[in-house]
Amino acid sequence: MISDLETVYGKEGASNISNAKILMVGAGGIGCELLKNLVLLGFKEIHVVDMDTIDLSNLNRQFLFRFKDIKNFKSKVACNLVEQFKFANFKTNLISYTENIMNFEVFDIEWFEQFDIIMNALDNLEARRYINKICQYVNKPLMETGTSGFDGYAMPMQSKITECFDCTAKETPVTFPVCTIRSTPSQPVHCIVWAKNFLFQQLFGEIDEHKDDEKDYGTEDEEEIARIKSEQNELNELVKLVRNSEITDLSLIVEKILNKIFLDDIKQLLKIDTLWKTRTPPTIISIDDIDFKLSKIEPKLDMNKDWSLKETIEQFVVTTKHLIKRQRQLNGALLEFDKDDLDTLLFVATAANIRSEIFSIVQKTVFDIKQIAGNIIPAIATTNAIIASFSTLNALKLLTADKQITDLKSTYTSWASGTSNKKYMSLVQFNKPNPECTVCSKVNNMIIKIGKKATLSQLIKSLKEKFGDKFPEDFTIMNLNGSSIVYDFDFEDLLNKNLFDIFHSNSSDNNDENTLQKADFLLILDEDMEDDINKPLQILLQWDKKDGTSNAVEFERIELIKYKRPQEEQPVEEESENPVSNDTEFVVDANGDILLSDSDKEEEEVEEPPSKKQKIETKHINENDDSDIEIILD
Ligand SMILES: Nc1ncnc2c1ncn2[C@@H]1O[C@H](COP(=O)(O)OP(=O)(O)OP(=O)(O)O)[C@@H](O)[C@H]1O
Ligand SMILES: [Zn+2]
Repeated sequence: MISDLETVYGKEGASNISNAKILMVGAGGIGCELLKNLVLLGFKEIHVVDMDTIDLSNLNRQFLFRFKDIKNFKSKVACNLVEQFKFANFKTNLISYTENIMNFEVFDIEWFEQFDIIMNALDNLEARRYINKICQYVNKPLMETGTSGFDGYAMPMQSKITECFDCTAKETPVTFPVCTIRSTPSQPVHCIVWAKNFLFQQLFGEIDEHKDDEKDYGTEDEEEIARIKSEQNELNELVKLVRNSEITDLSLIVEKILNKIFLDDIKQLLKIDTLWKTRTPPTIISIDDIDFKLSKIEPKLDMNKDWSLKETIEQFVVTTKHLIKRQRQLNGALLEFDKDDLDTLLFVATAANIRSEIFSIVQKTVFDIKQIAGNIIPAIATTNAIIASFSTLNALKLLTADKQITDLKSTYTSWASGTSNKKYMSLVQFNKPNPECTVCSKVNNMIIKIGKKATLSQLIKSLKEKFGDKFPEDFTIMNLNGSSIVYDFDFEDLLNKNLFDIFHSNSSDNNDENTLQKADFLLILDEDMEDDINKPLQILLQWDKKDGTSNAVEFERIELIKYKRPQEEQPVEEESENPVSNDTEFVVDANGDILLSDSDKEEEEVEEPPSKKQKIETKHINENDDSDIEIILD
């Protein structure tokens, strides 16, 4: 293998490969492909991080895993399997980790610094953003990837040279007004959201404890509010029946549910004439021929086919009974919707389709509903393979062909809908960093290696010594993790405190549910009155691990980059693709990320009528992100 590489890449190129250390984050669909490629190329060392275990649903495309591996850690199984590739000169050293890559206690900055290239094979924004942020400090080439169905991208990135992951705005969630979901659905997804997040939740999930006057009904109309309240009270009565194990006649309970939800509520809705002036009114379905005594459906219905209304209702009857029994067997424990749990899926699918029929909306197959309710586009193994190969090729070029990151191309695959040239794959020259990006362009990034006994005043003294008169006279220091001010011109109380204690004194309250030890970031804002001020200095703190008594403060000197303080009066900007506008101020959010407040936007939100503010949000179905639909009622 190595000699073949020499033939292709020359002695030097081959030796670069066999000396390279790669970090691969994620060992799922893209990760399996990537690891296979990297191992076959003979890289010296590959560190594979994945915190997850193998699931049955992974096996169709994550080809390094077998049935026997279910419930074992992906990173471990993947490394063990590729180690068995039997070819001559297998020299790759494989190291697997089963922690979250965002655990800074395990993966600190010194650990990231050991790698030549970082390769992402992740499936969520949070982890991608985190690695992107870390790469602004360690300045390593990042090969970022993602796929969603037939679409995918493989993008090489390097801090300050190319755009970063956050240089472009990511898709925002699609939102549906509550009244659309509750009263006037017009698309299948409205009915699916209703079935999953309203009906299922009400019957089998957590009971809504809000008092009536705290609720937002999505309308100001008193008559409408009264209708919703009485609808809700009736439903609460049904929930009592569902959860009362002494009432054993499940057929009767299901008949009551069906009558209320699909007949009585709709009759009430029809009475509100104003709703139907411009819309098709709902129709009243007949359930006369439904046998409520059914306890199973024979023969099983095909989940890829459309069902008749009778079949759908009968399946609803059977599935609802199953769920009531399950909940009772679990002593009333709350049930959660899971697209892979057939009962919960069938409940949502049948309820959604009955509602669609009522509102003259096209029905979907159970299979389609599974994807929409699980917000999942089927993962396509081929797309993963294509994207992983382009990512590998870029890593290879960077190491062997004496290429710079700017010589590499980003690859995009996109199912050719609506494109003029019918291209599936495009290779695109790199983009420069977006000057408005708050992750890579609008801050100075710096790492400080610091002892746990160093005080805040020692840190300030070291910074002033290092930067001399380039360091602002008037400044504010913030703890980005707690979004709190640590120091400013009239707050000097913490000067003699250890910085480590300032960051960690509240850590027991701040800890995530899984006690993830996050990286500590400081932000220093230049408050001098001049026009030219320093960009905020964002500092990643690497605590000295070896010696708990050290008070050393060490850092590389970086250039403090200046920029012009934004003018009070800015010309009106045209709307751009950029995630931020020019007329902005730095604000820090609860996660410690720097945000830019945009005054125009705030005004807009204030003016929004309260009824419109109550929205149900779902993630965009195409969003290449976590798989669950997230519904936020605000
Ligand atoms: N913060 C993180 N730290 C470590 N690994 C992560 C982190 N976030 C995501 N991953 C891993 O990245 C991998 C992404 O793979 P993939 O997109 O195939 O997702 P999946 O969860 O395996 O499959 P699917 O979402 O399609 O069911 C997963 O194995 C996941 O565990
Ligand atoms: Zn950026």
